[in-house]
Amino acid sequence: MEKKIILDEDAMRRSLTRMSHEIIERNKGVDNIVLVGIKTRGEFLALRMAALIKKVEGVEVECHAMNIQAWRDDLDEKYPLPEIDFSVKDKKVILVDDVLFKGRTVRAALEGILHYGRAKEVQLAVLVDRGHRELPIRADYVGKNIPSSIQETIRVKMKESDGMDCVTIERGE
Ligand SMILES: O=P(O)(O)OC[C@H]1O[C@H](OP(=O)(O)OP(=O)(O)O)[C@H](O)[C@@H]1O
Ligand SMILES: O=c1cc[nH]c(=O)[nH]1
Repeated sequence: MEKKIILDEDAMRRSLTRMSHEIIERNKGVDNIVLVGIKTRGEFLALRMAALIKKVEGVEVECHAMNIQAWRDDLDEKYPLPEIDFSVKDKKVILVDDVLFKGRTVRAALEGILHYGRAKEVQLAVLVDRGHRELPIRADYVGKNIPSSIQETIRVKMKESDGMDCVTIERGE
């Protein structure tokens, strides 16, 4: 198997720092913003961006995690609706995920977010955009664009779940 590191720990930190600054700049601050991380690694990325935003703006941004399995259109198994444990009514939601690929996960997250209230706006932040969309979905904030072939796999590892921070691209057996 061929494996290449695309982002190491330092590069990942720099990408997240830049994205956090872009969020602040585009929204002219972070008033009314709520970060919503798509489980599993989107949750950790959202928490890290909230910490980076706090360093710059000095305020705690609201940050939540969302399990989107119930709204996926590509699973045979039916998942129960998760507990709706926060509201996005009239908020600017920033959805956060690790990899944007076909766009099915984000579509499910957009369907799910409707259950959390009527957001004023939804933006999307992803650590990696690898292309190959099957739906008209694009990210507002991208850590790194990684042109990939459909046979390749992007693996995001994070200290919180995997003991280390890195993004790799793998090809073959
Ligand atoms: O744009 P898409 O084609 O939907 O792919 C992107 C999703 O795929 C991965 O999740 P995966 O379903 O592998 O689960 P994981 O988050 O538990 O790794 C990744 O974390 C994204 O959420
Ligand atoms: O390569 C891929 C495709 C979808 N999700 C990932 O995490 N990696």
